[in-house]
Amino acid sequence: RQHRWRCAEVTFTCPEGELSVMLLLLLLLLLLFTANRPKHLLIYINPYGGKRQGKRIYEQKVAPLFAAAGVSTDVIVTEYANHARDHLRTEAELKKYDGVVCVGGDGMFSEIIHGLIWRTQIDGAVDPNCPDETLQTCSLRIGIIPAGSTDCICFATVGTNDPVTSALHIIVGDSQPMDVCSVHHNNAFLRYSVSLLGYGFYGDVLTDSERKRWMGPARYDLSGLKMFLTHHYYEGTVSYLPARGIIGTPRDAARCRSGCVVCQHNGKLLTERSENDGEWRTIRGKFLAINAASMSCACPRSPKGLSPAAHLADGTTDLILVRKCSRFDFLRHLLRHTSKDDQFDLTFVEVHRVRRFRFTPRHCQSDSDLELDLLGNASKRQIFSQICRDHPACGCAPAYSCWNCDGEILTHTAIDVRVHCQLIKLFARGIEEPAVFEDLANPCAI
Ligand SMILES: CCCCCCCCCCCCC/C=C/[C@@H](O)[C@H](COP(=O)(O)O)NC(=O)CCCCCCCCCCCCCCC
Ligand SMILES: Nc1ncnc2c1ncn2[C@@H]1O[C@H](COP(=O)(O)OP(=O)(O)O)[C@@H](O)[C@H]1O
Ligand SMILES: [Ca+2]
Repeated sequence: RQHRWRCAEVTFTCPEGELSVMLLLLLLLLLLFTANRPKHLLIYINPYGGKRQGKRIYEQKVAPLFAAAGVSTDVIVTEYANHARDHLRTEAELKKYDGVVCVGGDGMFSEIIHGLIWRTQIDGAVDPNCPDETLQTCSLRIGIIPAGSTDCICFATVGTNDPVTSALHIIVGDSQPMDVCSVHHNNAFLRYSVSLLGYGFYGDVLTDSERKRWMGPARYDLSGLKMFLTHHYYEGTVSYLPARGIIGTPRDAARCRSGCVVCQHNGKLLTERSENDGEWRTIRGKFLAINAASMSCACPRSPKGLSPAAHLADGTTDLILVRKCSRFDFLRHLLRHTSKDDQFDLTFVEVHRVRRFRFTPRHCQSDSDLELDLLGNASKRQIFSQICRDHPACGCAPAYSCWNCDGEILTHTAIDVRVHCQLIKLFARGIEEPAVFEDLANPCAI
């Protein structure tokens, strides 16, 4: 039910001893040679993620399943932030393993991909600082045991946040490719993102919530309410390269599901064609939020997610622009994330499926703009917003927000984002259609 998996024992009886031995051998051979099951895993546990239950969840719910399935493990409980990332980058003997597993939230998953992707590029002599390089795909699959606050990457790839379900997907050796966005600033690498890149509302929610980490997952609701009431907007320029020739749009009724044909088709297409095909488009404006969702970003707070029709592995990201509007209208938009109504069907919201995009905030738009400022031609508003950034007590709106990159704060505001199609693989199979479950639950149907 609801995508949750459980262990069950099945006992076969066989009247002939010899036949039973042959059946057993056949089963063992099938498991060994046809299923791509991991035998040796490297596991990182964040003991401080979510409700600080990572270690307990792993020991009580996951370790017994790995032991029963004959999967051997090397377990590292992290001692500081970026411990897992740095260990993967330099020390870990990756050849020994069939996969890497993280126990924690989206932040912990982010550490793992940063370690693995970086290591793969360095080993393959690819320069990660160059935004135009074609990155090498990572061969090790990644598993997520959810023990964080939002756990949207687990939810959007498995359909539920349940440690036992995730452990079983790892054991049976499922494989789900996934897109990764690289984020650069002036030809310097900043971060990778797989779920949400959000400027404005989600950036501000994250900054505010980090000060309330002691509250656990509820910090996001409180900071969400606070930033909703604060209602800041930000000026800037977004330019993007629309995804051309692919199938699927952000307004489709169809969803990315297990064995998704859209991901298969677009993945094949993008490996054959130059991604720079097409013309850049530019939009200037005042925005409450600029969000790029590379996957639906479904999570328990919003089961359909930020961009319900986004795909896990189609080589694109959905760029959602929410322009300045009234608080009431913004609330209508937010509330639609929790209902069947279309959150994009509002005059102040637009959504584009893109391969690449750039953002420049208003105050660092170009050198000529700056020169104008210095010459004293800048409007009073510009001068005041400059002053007020340094004097938050006056309560006027700040000029800059920050980017929320899979739940980590980015220090740069001007960024260049590019989607790398199917760069990593997860121990998951995407969300399965409910009809499949009903059939399997009913032996007569089979
Ligand atoms: C009024 C209700 C509105 C509900 C709107 C919900 C939209 C939720 C979309 C969530 C997208 C989440 C994308 C995932 C981000 C994560 O990578 C990332 C890190 O996760 P981790 O902590 O596990 O490491 N998580 C986050 O950045 C958290 C984002 C959470 C945003 C919550 C926003 C709540 C908004 C509440 C507004 C309340 C208005 C009420 C007015 C009466
Ligand atoms: N041992 C540790 N001590 C402190 N911070 C850690 C540790 N291990 C990982 N982190 C950091 O904790 C942050 C939150 O981790 P995450 O697992 O995503 O939990 P949550 O979902 O609650 O945010 C991440 O930025 C990660 O880098
Ligand atoms: Ca995608």
